[in-house]
Amino acid sequence: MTLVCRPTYGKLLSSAPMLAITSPSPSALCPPLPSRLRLKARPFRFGTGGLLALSVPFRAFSVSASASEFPERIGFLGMGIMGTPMTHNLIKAGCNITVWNRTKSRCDPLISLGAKYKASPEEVAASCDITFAMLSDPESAVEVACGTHGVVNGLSPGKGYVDVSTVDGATSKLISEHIKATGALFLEAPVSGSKKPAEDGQLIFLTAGDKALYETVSPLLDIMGKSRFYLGDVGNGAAMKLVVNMIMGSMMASFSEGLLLSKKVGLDPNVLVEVVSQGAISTPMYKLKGPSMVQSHYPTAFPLKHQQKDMRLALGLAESVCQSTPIAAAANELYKVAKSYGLSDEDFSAVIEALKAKQ
Ligand SMILES: NC(=O)C1=CN([C@@H]2O[C@H](COP(=O)(O)OP(=O)(O)OC[C@H]3O[C@@H](n4cnc5c(N)ncnc54)[C@H](OP(=O)(O)O)[C@@H]3O)[C@@H](O)[C@H]2O)C=CC1
Ligand SMILES: O=CC(=O)O
Repeated sequence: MTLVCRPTYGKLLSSAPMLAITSPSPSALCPPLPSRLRLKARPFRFGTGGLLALSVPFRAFSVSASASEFPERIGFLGMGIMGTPMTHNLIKAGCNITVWNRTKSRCDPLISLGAKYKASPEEVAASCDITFAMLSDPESAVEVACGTHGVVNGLSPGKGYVDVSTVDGATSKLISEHIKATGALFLEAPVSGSKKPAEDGQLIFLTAGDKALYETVSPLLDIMGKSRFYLGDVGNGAAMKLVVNMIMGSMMASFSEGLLLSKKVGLDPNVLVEVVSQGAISTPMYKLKGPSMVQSHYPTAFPLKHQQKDMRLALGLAESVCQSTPIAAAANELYKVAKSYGLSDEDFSAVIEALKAKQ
């Protein structure tokens, strides 16, 4: 596994080499930098030049660069909760962006910021060097890539397609085969991190596929994210993302049980949130979502329907290798119940409502 980071020497960094860090625990090697130290828009590089294999605790870093150093024309498909801020950050960094969304009106804020618009994924892919897609689920990812007026119709050798949606490995491989048949390159690159990290350019990219495309788009990933992992063959990025989200979905279900139990035995759940946040099981997720969950508010950052999709896909992954996942299976049932209560478009923390209904 390789995590590519750049040493943090401040502005002198403009000529610093990229460092390929190999580590069993790369995120531990790369603690978050204060945002004031993160400069965006780093130089565009093709190929592997400047890559060194080092095991040192440096983290991702970016330096100012002129927009001409990025791939010339970048397409972005899917202007949802995630796609919109990711595209916004690329525009802010000076990239030449063309957008498309099934519901055209969701492109309007980006167009007003300078993005061009095309009427289909095919036209975006035909007019751009690199096209990103951030779509709901396996079905929409396949439709946009391979359907009528889909991306494959606009691709040709020399172009690249980067799918940052969360899908299963089989879907990703299917899309990859269709993309590669055009002579273009393919990278799967699902992200860990939600609406706020997307807005702040703090996503974690879990990439796999064509290494040359990974290197080409790395400066763009560094605009949108704080770190990136290259995991090898197509399917590995999808699998990593599903395992991470399986853990997250189970944690949220368990946290929900704790909040409700604390209240039922006469404790203040707000105090529970505080106690948890000070101890070994502290996570930013509990601290961020706990107070609004106590008030039964679920402002959507990560839609519950997407979390349930990820649980379902993760359980399929586990089944494919005969791995027992009873906790995730139980949590998935709660997300299904919450969906049946009409909570699909609420934040996934609304899973707590499924447990309330049981009481
Ligand atoms: N929100 C989050 O915190 C995170 C989400 N993800 C993953 O990122 C992906 C996108 O998530 P998010 O932005 O939250 O989702 P949204 O529901 O906000 O956006 C989904 C996007 O997919 C488009 N879409 C859906 N179905 C189709 C279709 N059949 N054809 C064409 N376009 C379609 C939507 O278009 P339209 O506007 O027309 O509906 C929209 O642009 C998902 O895979 C999710 O699991 C990953 C990390 C974090
Ligand atoms: O997929 C969701 C996330 O927060 O990551």
